[in-house]
Amino acid sequence: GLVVTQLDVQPGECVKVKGKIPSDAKGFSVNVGKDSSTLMLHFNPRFDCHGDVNTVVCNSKEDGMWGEEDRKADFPFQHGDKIEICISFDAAEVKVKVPEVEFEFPNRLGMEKIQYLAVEGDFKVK
Ligand SMILES: C=CCO[C@@H]1O[C@H](CO)[C@@H](O[C@@H]2O[C@H](CO)[C@H](O)[C@H](OCc3cn(Cc4cccc(/C=C/CN=C(N)N)c4)nn3)[C@H]2O)[C@H](O)[C@H]1NC(C)=O
Repeated sequence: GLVVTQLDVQPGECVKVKGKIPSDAKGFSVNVGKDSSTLMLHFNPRFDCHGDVNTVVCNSKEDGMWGEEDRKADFPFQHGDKIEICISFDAAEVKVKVPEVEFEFPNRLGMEKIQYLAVEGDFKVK
């Protein structure tokens, strides 16, 4: 999927990805951080994959190692949705705004800028 490098998103700024969720989507992820091995946030809505159904799984990755997963209560996604995903952060947390719901996740790595964004799986970036 889409990979963007050389970004320089500062605290308080937001990076926005618009796209469509295919009608047969099993899952997708939006990853932000330094690079593919060092992620501030792996935001992974799962419709039906890895044994999860309609569950948003969030995690961080440090030097290629996954952290502790954080499974969210809300699942505001449906097949066929056209959505905007807005990601912003500060020293304490990362915020993911999607229609109707804002998810929060701790800034575990204390990252001070987002240089990398990658979208994977069943999300058609517009
Ligand atoms: C219970 C058994 C042990 O516990 C499980 O252990 C697994 C392995 O660690 C974790 O899973 C891992 O969790 C990680 C976060 O923590 C990442 O998400 C990782 O995926 C990385 C990854 C991303 N990508 C690209 C991608 C991303 C999204 C969709 C697709 C494909 C679309 C599918 N569309 C189809 N097929 N049409 C592809 N590939 N790999 C996932 O493997 C499970 O959560 C965890 N489950 C629980 C309940 O604890």
